[in-house]
Order: sequence, then C-alpha cells, then structure tokens
Amino acid sequence: MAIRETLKGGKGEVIKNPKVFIDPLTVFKDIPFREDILKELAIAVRYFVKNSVKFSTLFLGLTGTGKTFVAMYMFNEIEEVKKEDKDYDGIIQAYVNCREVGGTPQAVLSALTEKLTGIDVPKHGINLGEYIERIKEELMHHKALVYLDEVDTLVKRRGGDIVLYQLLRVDTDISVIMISNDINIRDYMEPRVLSSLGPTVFFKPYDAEQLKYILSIYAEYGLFKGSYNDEILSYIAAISAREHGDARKAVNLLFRAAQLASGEGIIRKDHVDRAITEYEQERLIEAIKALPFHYKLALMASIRAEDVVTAHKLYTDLATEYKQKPLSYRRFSDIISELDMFGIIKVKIVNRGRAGGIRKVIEVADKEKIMKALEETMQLEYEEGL
Ligand SMILES: Nc1ncnc2c1ncn2[C@@H]1O[C@H](COP(=O)(O)OP(=O)(O)OP(=O)(O)O)[C@@H](O)[C@H]1O
Repeated sequence: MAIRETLKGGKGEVIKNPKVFIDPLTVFKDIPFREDILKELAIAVRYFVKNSVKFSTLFLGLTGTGKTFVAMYMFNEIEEVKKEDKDYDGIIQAYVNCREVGGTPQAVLSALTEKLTGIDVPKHGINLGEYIERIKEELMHHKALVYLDEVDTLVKRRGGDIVLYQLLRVDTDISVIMISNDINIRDYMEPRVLSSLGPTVFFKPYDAEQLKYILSIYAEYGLFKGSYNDEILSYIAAISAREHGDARKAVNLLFRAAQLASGEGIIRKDHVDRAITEYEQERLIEAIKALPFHYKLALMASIRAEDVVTAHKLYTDLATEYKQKPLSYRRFSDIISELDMFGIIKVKIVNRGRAGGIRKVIEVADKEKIMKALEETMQLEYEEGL
C-alpha cells in the first residue's frame, strides 16, 4: 500500500518537481550572485560575434561555486539569441570536459575537433597539428566559442598547455572559456601560454546567507509549500558554508533530505543529518578511489592488519601479488601517516609498558565499504596497466 502511495506521489509527498534539482538550468532564469560575471562575459561575447574581437578567459574557483553553471547558462542563452539575432547565425559552440574525455592533448583536441566540425575524427594516429588544421578549415566561415571545463587535467599533462597556446593563438575566430577548480593551475603553464591567456575571473565561495537564498529558490520551485521551513534551509546553508561555500553540496543535501522525508510531508533536521552522513560517506569513497595505487595497497593492508608492522608485511605480499615493487617500511609508514591525516584511517600509539617500545595500532571505520571501493578500482587500474 505504502509503495502505491509513493508511486502515485500522493499524501505526504515533499518533492514537487525533481527536475529543479537534477537539471536546474531548465528553471533558473538568472543566476544569483553571478550577475556581474555574466554581464562581463556577455559583453565579451558580443564584441567577438559582432566585431571579431577574440577573447579568452579563465574561470577559477573552488568546487560548487557556479563556474560550470555560469558557462552552461551562457551557452544556452547564446543558443536562444541565435534565434533572434542574425549576427549569431554562424557561431558554433563547443563544450568539452577535459577530464571526462581523458585529459590528454590528443583526447581533448579530437573531442573538440569533432564538436566543432560535426564529423567523426580519429582519436589516435593523427598528429596534434592536424586537428588544429581541421579546426582552422572549419572556422574559415564560422566563429567558434569553446568551453574547456576541468582544463587543469589537460594543463597537467605533458604538452597540455601547448595545446591551449595553439588554440589561443591560432589565426582564426576562436574564443575560449576555460574552467578550473585547481587554484594553482597557472603554475603549470609556461610563460608564453600565460601571457596569451586572457583575464582570470575568480568565483568566490558563497557565504551562508547566499547559500540560503540559493536554496530558497530550489525549494520554491522544487518542493511543496509547507514541506520545509526557514530553519531547515539555514541549517543546510550553514553546514555547506563551513568548509567553503559549496552550492553543489547545499543543493544535494536539500534534495537528499527531501527524498528521505518522502511520505512524511515535511523535512526535519534528522532527515538533513542523515543526508549529511550519506554525503560524507560518498565523499570518503570518492577520495579513496582517487588515491594513488600504493596508497590503495597500503589501505587494503591496514584494513586487514592491527598494527603498522603487520600492515607492512601484508602490504609487501599484496604489492608482489599485483606485480609491484614494494616500498620500504619507512616510505610505507609515511603513507600510513598521510592516510591518517586524510581521516581515512586512525593510527594510535600504544605504549608497550615494561617490554619497551611502542606499537602503532590502526583503526579503520566502515571497513566493508572501503574494501569494496578499493576492490572495484584496483582491479580496473591493474588491468589497465596502472
Ligand atoms: N548561483 C547559483 N544559483 C543556483 N545554483 C547554483 C549557483 N551556483 C551553483 N549552483 C548549483 O551548484 C551546482 C554546482 O555548481 P557548478 O557545477 O557550477 O560548480 P563548479 O564551480 O563548476 O564546481 P566544480 O569545479 O566542482 O565543477 C550547480 O549544478 C547548481 O545546482
């Protein structure tokens, strides 16, 4: 019976329109707290379209500060303006997430060429200059606006910044918006790349007040009236502003809490607390999946062992099993300390009393979940040759 109620979405339902949370760009008419950035960008785009003044810009800011949101909003607005203003007719837009396509210069350039020309291009066996040539050819009669998201993954690859340089300097009408959440991205660029890069736009973290306002819009469009109150929004906003003002976290927490409250008609603090616990666990799993291979081996050994000495023995066996040269005890100990600092494991120093010396005892919470995450990624990495 309860399932039928849930299927029908009747009494006690909290979420009016989930699309607001899943695809917010379909709802947001403008983007609060990012109006100035959007206006400046719109002016640059207009000069580019109407007066052929090329531009490039770097959106820089921590995660969840609205960089991709602003870029995609602009993308959509330009597509709309195309319908009204003839000058925009010949504009081609291409959005590429550098990490998602693989991050290498080859992968990014082939994805970009494909998007700009609309033709499949080989992903291997063709040199980088040829991609640029194909882009140039296509852009003899068009102008292109290129969005390179997570561009830090490209820049950190060998030759990655040179690809950017070529794109920025190519003798065609191409403007580039780059997006990065790595604040140090510019340290990875050669001086000549840096000097051809346009201005950097900083996305400041939202404060609790701003996050609350943002949440109130999601709640207004996405939730039923009366299913939330001011305190709940303030609570989520305060928590999301604590590390840094991450709107993604705030919106996710509200959506998850609303799902947990489904059937109960109102979001309570304990729904939010459960959503936070889940969120933190997911983050931990993500962090574990992103660890370097030997850290994963060390973590796996730590789960099975009680102290650091035993863990090192197990680690050595594991490394051999995975055909890796084991690291020394000293280096292993450093890794263990780092895992402790990340909060993934806990190392406690226990005095052995009269026998002398100390024993470093390892404690790991959520062993099963961590093990599962490790097994999933390690096998893959191993098969792909690390
Ligand atoms: N000003 C805003 N108004 C409404 N929602 C926002 C705003 N800023 C961010 N968001 C929400 O936060 C989510 C994350 O933002 P976005 O994808 O732009 O992050 P980002 O800065 O690109 O971070 P990352 O570097 O992690 O990709 C968006 O999908 C959107 O739901």
